[in-house]
Amino acid sequence: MITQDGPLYLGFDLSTQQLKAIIITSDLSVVYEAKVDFDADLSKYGIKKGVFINEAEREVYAPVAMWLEAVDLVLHRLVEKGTPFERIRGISGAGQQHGSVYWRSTGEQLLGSLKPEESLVDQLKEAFAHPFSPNWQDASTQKECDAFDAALLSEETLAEVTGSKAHHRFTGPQIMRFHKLRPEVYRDTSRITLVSSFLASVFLGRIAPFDISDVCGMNLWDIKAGTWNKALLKLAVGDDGLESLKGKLGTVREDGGGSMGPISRYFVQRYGFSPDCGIAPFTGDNPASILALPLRPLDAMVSLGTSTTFLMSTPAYVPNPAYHFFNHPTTAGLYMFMLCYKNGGLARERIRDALPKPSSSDPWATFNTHALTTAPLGQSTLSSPAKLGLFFPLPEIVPNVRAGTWRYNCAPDGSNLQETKLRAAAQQDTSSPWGLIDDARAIVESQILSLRLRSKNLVHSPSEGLPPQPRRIYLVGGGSLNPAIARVVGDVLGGTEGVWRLDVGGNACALGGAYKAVWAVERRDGESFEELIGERWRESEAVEKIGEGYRADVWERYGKVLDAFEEMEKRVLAGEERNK
Ligand SMILES: Nc1ncnc2c1ncn2[C@@H]1O[C@H](COP(=O)(O)OP(=O)(O)O)[C@@H](O)[C@H]1O
Ligand SMILES: O=C(CO)[C@@H](O)[C@H](O)COP(=O)(O)O
Repeated sequence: MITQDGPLYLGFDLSTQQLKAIIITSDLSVVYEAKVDFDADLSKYGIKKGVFINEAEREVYAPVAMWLEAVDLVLHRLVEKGTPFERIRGISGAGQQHGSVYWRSTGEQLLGSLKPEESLVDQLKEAFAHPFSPNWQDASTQKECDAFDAALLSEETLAEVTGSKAHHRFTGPQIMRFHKLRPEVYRDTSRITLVSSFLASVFLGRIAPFDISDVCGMNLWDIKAGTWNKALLKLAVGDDGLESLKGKLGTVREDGGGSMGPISRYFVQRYGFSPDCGIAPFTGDNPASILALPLRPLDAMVSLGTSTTFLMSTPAYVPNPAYHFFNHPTTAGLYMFMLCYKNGGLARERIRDALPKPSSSDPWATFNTHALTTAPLGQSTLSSPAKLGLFFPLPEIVPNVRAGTWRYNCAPDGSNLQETKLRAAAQQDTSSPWGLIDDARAIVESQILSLRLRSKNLVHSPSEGLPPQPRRIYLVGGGSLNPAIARVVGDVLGGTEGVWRLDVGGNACALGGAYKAVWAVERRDGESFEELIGERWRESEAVEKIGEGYRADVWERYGKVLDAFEEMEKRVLAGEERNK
């Protein structure tokens, strides 16, 4: 039931394909939601799945004007739902990570003098030095990444300092390429924002500082020192010099809560927001996801969307080139651990579509039957060979390899790893142990084995006598609706308290943004996000247990082939042209 009074909080998620908005009460009940789907609602921009792709250069980018139009449209949709904007006391939100927006000096002036009778997109036409923002799927910056890794002598050192080795999509290498290709446009740029601080700026009516967590997705911020890394800033813009880039980047706000200032008058006059509504720092979409529930250390979140991400909150800072560390978005002294894969839902769909069409209306029925009836690792008996595969229809980030499919097998103890091929149904090729139906379980196992391999040093034993593993595993995103995937996640990754699904599924980032706004405004002196949200969160309404999680026998079987899985990746990597 929608309450008639009391404060409300608004959370946004500006992701690749959509802008979502969610409004909640102080006690965390969701009362209004609206979204704009870029392909469905704003196809006039000519984008597909929210972006433009220039295959020749491996560039992926989105029009900034489309995002501005989406802001007015999503608010208009909330108006149509009767949203009482005057009750909203705080706004926060999430943006897809790494993307950068290039503002002209006129941009800030225009932001501060918007007329309520005209749209954002019409009034901010002259605000940007560049009309596009690079998207996280962009892979055009291999040369720049090599320079970033070399600048601090190794990818290990870069990961130690910035939380990650160099990645194509990270903002530092992107700025370096931008500066090289468009030096005039760089000089015409007065400020650079991330997508999160871009959206916050629009609501604030002036350029917002970077958020303490999202800034870690740039390969420019020294996490331990809490400052920009000068050598990396200099590398990114060469002759234009350190000070030029420092000025364009501006400051980083250490406090993830509080208010950066009141909402811009544009929104007060156009939509009826209260002039006292505060704008809290916005963060990246992955940091916002871990705020969608009071995630404890040792709990893990797996987002099964277009991409797959694996997230944990941890007090330990143990960076490594194989993964990412970010500052926690709300809590000093905590960090967010992240793995991010390009091949998630799409790769699973490819395998699904190669199988016979199911007779039921559930497109996943055949896939799920095979994933559940195939034995772990495709072993017909405990002594038969284990099947291990890599299924990457897109070039992958983890590991950094070209598109391709590779199938291997090894002995149950992980020894004797050998490449194998798919047995063609038509040919009676009995030399290969792999059939097409083995792929259904194998692809999910492969995706989750990669998570287990890379998170193994971050987990410890949840209680005496149990091996190191996560306590609870929370699934979010489209794939979390699939019971077969949930089962395999538990089999491979464990989870002593089981596998759970977050009821808001695809809205986790926007919800995390809304929770952040509640905490930002209502926190008592020194009260942490975990304390405030932990007290108000009602587990039974928010999450559902969908799988058993840890079962010792099957979990150990996967443990025995973990080294072989790693070796398979190494062999595939060694075959990459650049590594020969
Ligand atoms: N029942 C299901 N089983 C497995 N995958 C599913 C199911 N329903 C949706 N998906 C997958 O979810 C993905 C989209 O998830 P979503 O979280 O909406 O993506 P995004 O990251 O774009 O926000 C698609 O790749 C789709 O294949
Ligand atoms: O690049 C990363 C994380 O490093 C991605 O997780 C993006 O942040 C995803 O954005 P959406 O697909 O949700 O828009």
